[in-house]
Amino acid sequence: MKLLQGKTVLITGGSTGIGRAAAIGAARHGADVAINYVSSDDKAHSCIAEIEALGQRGLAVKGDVALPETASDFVSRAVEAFGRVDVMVSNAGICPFHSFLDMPVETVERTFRVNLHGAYFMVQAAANQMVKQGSGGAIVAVSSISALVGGEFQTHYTPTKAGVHSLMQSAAIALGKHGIRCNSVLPGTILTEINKDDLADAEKRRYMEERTPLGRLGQPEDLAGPIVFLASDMAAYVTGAALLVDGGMFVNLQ
Ligand SMILES: NC(=O)C1=CN([C@@H]2O[C@H](COP(=O)(O)OP(=O)(O)OC[C@H]3O[C@@H](n4cnc5c(N)ncnc54)[C@H](OP(=O)(O)O)[C@@H]3O)[C@@H](O)[C@H]2O)C=CC1
Ligand SMILES: C[C@H](O)[C@@H]1OC(=O)[C@H](O)[C@@H]1O
Repeated sequence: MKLLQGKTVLITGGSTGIGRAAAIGAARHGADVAINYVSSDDKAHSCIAEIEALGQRGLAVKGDVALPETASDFVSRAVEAFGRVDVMVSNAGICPFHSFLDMPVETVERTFRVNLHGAYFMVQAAANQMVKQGSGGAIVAVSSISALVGGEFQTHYTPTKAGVHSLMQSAAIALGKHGIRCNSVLPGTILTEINKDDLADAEKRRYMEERTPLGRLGQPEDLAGPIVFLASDMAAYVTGAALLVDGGMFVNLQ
């Protein structure tokens, strides 16, 4: 069964990793897909080629989500191409690992702007378009297990993921009357570009794997199903929810 047949799905950070897997997953489920990205032109275009090979329409729009105008540009380019917005997946993010006591101000500010301000403006722009259309919609934000637990080298990052989780809760309240559902997914450790260097440390990688009851770290494709589900009418009565997608890592105390 195709869960997103005839829908238009917008995904930020769709060139690689979780966003790319979600974009391909949405296309497999019958959606036309617009992706935003900031630097990887080749990867963005190859994602669009995969979407088109699945028989769906694809659009890549370059822009830095830290800038509010990127959000209005992304939404209006998608509407120009596909006519409407049914789903927004706010996914773009960065995590430049760094110790706390000597954290550079610009690393903190950039991480906040990309991960939290970026999500805020994208969600707001998509919601305004959905309200204008008058037929509801679904917003899925990619938060993290890090919304719930800390990280020694992530003191600038974990607050942004808690913020995204909180944004979905408040947006669910603000947008429920318009039939717009807002939920978040909380991935555990997923093997992508964002943590390639961090997990190059074999000991750290083994430790993370051992903490995971399912016995392996996640692949980007592990997020595609949960994101498609929350975006679809199968989740018609789900809003303000947060779904851990972590192989059980969070509940594994001892
Ligand atoms: N991997 C993991 O273990 C986990 C990841 N997450 C979250 O998942 C999301 C996706 O990360 P993941 O797939 O792992 O990482 P990747 O590095 O593979 O993907 C990041 C994506 O975000 C885009 N991006 C980065 N900065 C910007 C920006 N300023 N404006 C627009 N797009 C931008 C990148 O575009 P480009 O390629 O053009 O640079 C890329 O498409 C992030 O929000 C991350 O916090 C949450 C929990 C765990
Ligand atoms: C980048 C990290 O490896 C990854 O991102 C998160 O949100 C979690 O902390 C993961 O471990």
